Amino acid sequence: MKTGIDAISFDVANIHLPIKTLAIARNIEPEKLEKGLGLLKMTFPDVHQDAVVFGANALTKLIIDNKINLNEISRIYVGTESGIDSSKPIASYLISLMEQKFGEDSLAECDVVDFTFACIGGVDALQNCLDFVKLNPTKKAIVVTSDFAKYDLNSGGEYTQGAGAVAMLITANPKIIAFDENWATSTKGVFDFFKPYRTISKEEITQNTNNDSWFDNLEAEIEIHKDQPVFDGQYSNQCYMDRTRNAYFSFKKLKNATETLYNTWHSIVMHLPYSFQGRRMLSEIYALDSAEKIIADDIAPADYQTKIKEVAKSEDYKTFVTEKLQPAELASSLIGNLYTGSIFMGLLSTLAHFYDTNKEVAGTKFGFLAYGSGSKSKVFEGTIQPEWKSALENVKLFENLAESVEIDFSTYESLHKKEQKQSVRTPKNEWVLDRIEKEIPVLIGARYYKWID
Ligand SMILES: CC(=O)CC(=O)SCCNC(=O)CCNC(=O)[C@H](O)C(C)(C)COP(=O)(O)OP(=O)(O)OC[C@H]1O[C@@H](n2cnc3c(N)ncnc32)[C@H](O)[C@@H]1OP(=O)(O)O
Repeated sequence: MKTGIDAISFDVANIHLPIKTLAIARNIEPEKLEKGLGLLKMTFPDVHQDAVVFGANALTKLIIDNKINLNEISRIYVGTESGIDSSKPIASYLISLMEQKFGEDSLAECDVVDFTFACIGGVDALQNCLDFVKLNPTKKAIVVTSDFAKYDLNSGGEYTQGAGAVAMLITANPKIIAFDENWATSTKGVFDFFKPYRTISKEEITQNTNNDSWFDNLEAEIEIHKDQPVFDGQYSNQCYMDRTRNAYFSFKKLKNATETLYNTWHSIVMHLPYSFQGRRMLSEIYALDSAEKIIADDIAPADYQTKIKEVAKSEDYKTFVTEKLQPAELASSLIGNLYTGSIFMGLLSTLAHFYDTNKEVAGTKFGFLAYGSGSKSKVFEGTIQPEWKSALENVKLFENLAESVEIDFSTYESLHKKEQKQSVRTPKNEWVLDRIEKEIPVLIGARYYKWID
């Protein structure tokens, strides 16, 4: 029996800063970001948007566009690293919003939970839901990935920011893609990118407020969580390369493949923290697994790096990138990092590109290389199903992205610093963050959302 993705939908922050505007403001050569990293636009959440809003909007679209009866859904598993509470998962917010819209108790028997392992949490949720459907073929599950990739102003991650969600219906005999049995994993506990709790004093908090009496009852020191990560960019690239390489070759072994594995894949979908990450990281695997044995096993470490660089610049590799990786990069260039949603947005970008250019890919295999900092990689593959085109009819990825509203640099900075009070765009047919109630002794209290017609 086949199991996989039957339907897919997305929601992104539909306001963006052109990457050139950011480059000029930060005194970075625009060509570095546009041609070196493949960035064109950076989406950023509006005043009324957060990870719950993106997840709820993607889920609502999935339900409406595919006429899903919520009583049939046994699980809604969320991949996220933008949790807004250490106890109450984003999945719990999603249930209450869906019941508000689609009927009280419509999800009363549904199992919900968040999966957190940096950017790979959504893939973990997917793998878990696939196993569940394999055991219970008549049952259906939904995976939602939702994140806000926010970095400090002026940091090396600033130009890779992005925000949004992807939701997927997981069933037996799926319309879009059926995943194969083999999954390979590579794990190592490292500190390449993480979001630790920080201790701050009451004094520090009150200095930054207008002596709000709400803060009177705070303890002298509290632990706070900041959206922006602590990270070491080049080390995180090395961890990404090491994990994906190890998982790729474990996968090859699992399959007893003797030929070059990537040649069996029509398209390759990788975790993309920015558009060109995949092409920059895959050259090593490309070289190591090539039929011509470009790199011999006994090559000296210094020569090894030189050889990889040569391979990355070769015409063969450029053609390989254009054919197999570029379709997944297209949406990333226009959105930025979606953390858990990035790999699924890469799948959607690839399929939407083939849909828009009228290419038939049913029956072809797609290879997936997932990565989450901290660190873990999973490599797996799936076969595109005959009905993929009809399942994509309502998604209209690139038409939607073209409608994104451009913002200027000062609006971006005031949104980043949470100083902006008015939404840039007037919400319509979507969920919005209505208010946050401050409740002592909780620093940021309960969040309430509402649907805007
Ligand atoms: C966070 C996650 O989602 C999980 C992960 O995947 S971890 C792995 C990725 N890490 C991150 O995303 C962490 C946050 N980001 C960062 O730290 C940084 O943005 C980064 C490490 C991703 C990039 O760092 P950087 O110092 O800005 O860029 P750098 O690595 O030097 O690369 C710039 C590229 O532009 C090219 N370039 C520079 N100037 C250029 C120009 N004028 N014209 C064309 N290309 C140019 C460079 O040659 C280089 O490309 P190649 O190496 O392929 O030749």
